Amino acid sequence: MADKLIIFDTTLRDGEQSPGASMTKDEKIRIAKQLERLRVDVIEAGFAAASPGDFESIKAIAGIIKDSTVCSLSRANDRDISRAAEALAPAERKRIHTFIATSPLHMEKKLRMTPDQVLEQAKLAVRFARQFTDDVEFSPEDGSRSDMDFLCKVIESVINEGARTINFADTVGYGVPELYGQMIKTLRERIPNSDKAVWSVHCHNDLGMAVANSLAGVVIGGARQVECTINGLGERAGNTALEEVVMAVRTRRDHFGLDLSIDTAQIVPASKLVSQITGFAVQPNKAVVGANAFAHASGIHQDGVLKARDTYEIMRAEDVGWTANKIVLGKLSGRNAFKQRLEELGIGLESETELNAAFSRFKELADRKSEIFDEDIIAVVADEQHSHDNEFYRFVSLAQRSETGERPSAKVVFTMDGKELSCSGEGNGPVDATVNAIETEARSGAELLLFSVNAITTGTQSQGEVTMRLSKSGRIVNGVGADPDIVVASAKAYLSALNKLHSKAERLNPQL
Ligand SMILES: CC(=O)SCCNC(=O)CCNC(=O)[C@H](O)C(C)(C)COP(=O)(O)OP(=O)(O)OC[C@H]1O[C@@H](n2cnc3c(N)ncnc32)[C@H](O)[C@@H]1OP(=O)(O)O
Ligand SMILES: CC(C)C(=O)C(=O)O
Repeated sequence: MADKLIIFDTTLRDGEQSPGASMTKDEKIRIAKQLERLRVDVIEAGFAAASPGDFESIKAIAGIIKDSTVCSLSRANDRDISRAAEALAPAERKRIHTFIATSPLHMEKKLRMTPDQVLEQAKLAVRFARQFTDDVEFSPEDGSRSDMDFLCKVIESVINEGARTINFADTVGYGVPELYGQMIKTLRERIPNSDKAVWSVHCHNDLGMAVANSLAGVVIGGARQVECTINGLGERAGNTALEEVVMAVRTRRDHFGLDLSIDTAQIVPASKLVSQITGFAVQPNKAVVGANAFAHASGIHQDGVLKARDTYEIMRAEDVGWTANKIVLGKLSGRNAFKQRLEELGIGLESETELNAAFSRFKELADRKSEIFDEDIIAVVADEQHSHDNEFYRFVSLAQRSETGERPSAKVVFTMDGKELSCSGEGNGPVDATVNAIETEARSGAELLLFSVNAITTGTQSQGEVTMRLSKSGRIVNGVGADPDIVVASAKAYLSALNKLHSKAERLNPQL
């Protein structure tokens, strides 16, 4: 029987470390449920000691997820580890992941600790974590820039203390495939108890080599766990993309010879959900999940694909969750067809009430747009869920006027803490006027860092999906809104970002 490759997803932890990708508890739960449908082995749900909000998200996920192990990251100290253990208490399968930096640079400049102190703290942390679970993972942070003799000492010691997974971190994306893979191989050969732990890779994409490094860690180094994120989301340039590793291992089983428990048909729904929630659009030419990943534009390729699909396709679009529109949804469709499409897209709604609300919004949209695509449905459901998640600000209506030579103006009606407000503003363009109008009442003082508009499908009928990234007092949030009218989508996105700032401030300071 082939070895198994463990897929450890850290979208909810390292993915959330992307500036602007912070997620609410409800959003994290939705993603965790999709990761469970995808059948990832381990879900790193967050960093319990980071904030009361992160703690609550992990606790909720630990209570809901049954088929995947739920994990929390923690520094190598008792306080963080106790918080992780407390948050993970409801989980059927839990893992505590503790880490400490081992590179000379990090030890001296950041931790201000001697190597002996780091070694001692790593041992104590693993020993302490083992009181709460047998499943303890240890990461030497910045491992790829660490001294090999020192790494051998630390890793041998933490395995003796009971660490069952050793995650060799390329924290700053400094590794190159052959060298990174060789480092793991050498460590495994030199450390006498190395076979008592599963070896894992955790790579960052600063030089665009996260996937290549991870796979080299597997093939050359013998690692059997890959840490990765949906769409490669993550700190700075991101992490290893889950979909790329999974499809490489599946498609080239002849080379890797490894089994995976992943249900690949759930990859595209997961990608779309994460993109929709975080507001990080997927580039069209992205492997596996990009809109063009299975599109053929040139005659010779189209001819080849029509004659034999595998002339230009090394995997089947359906196998990764791209759906061919068999039932075309539109204004004449009924609830059953809508519900079935939701199921095909892996969207689970909690109740009949939620389904009915989403269906009404779908019908409203279908009246304005003749054909409804999967992306429209995802946006409709997300919009519905956002409006229930955080209702401090809620969009009601908008009227705007713009004419060549005139300064655009907008009148926006929205609710703030349940009270309906009507406000007007002017601006350089209709979106600027809309934001200025909202700010006359909201007075958030937030700074707009990013405004982006994506057509959800093709054609001028398409819904526009707007992302607004706001910053206030060091906090950065993304708001997303969708509507066939991009000015309305912008108003919704702006209010959704204000909601996130509001709920984040409330989480950090509940008396607000
Ligand atoms: C490579 C990675 O991805 S690591 C994970 C990154 N994720 C995060 O940082 C999660 C979000 N972080 C947070 O919310 C906060 O930084 C907290 C709650 C973790 C800590 O907050 P604070 O106590 O205010 O400390 P602050 O962030 O300012 O500094 C980090 C401290 O932890 C220490 N530290 C850093 N890593 C570790 C570690 N692995 N083990 C023990 N201590 C550590 C630093 O040396 C520093 O200590 P100092 O205060 O004595 O100088
Ligand atoms: C905590 C560790 C695994 C990490 O995220 C990193 O080193 O990048």
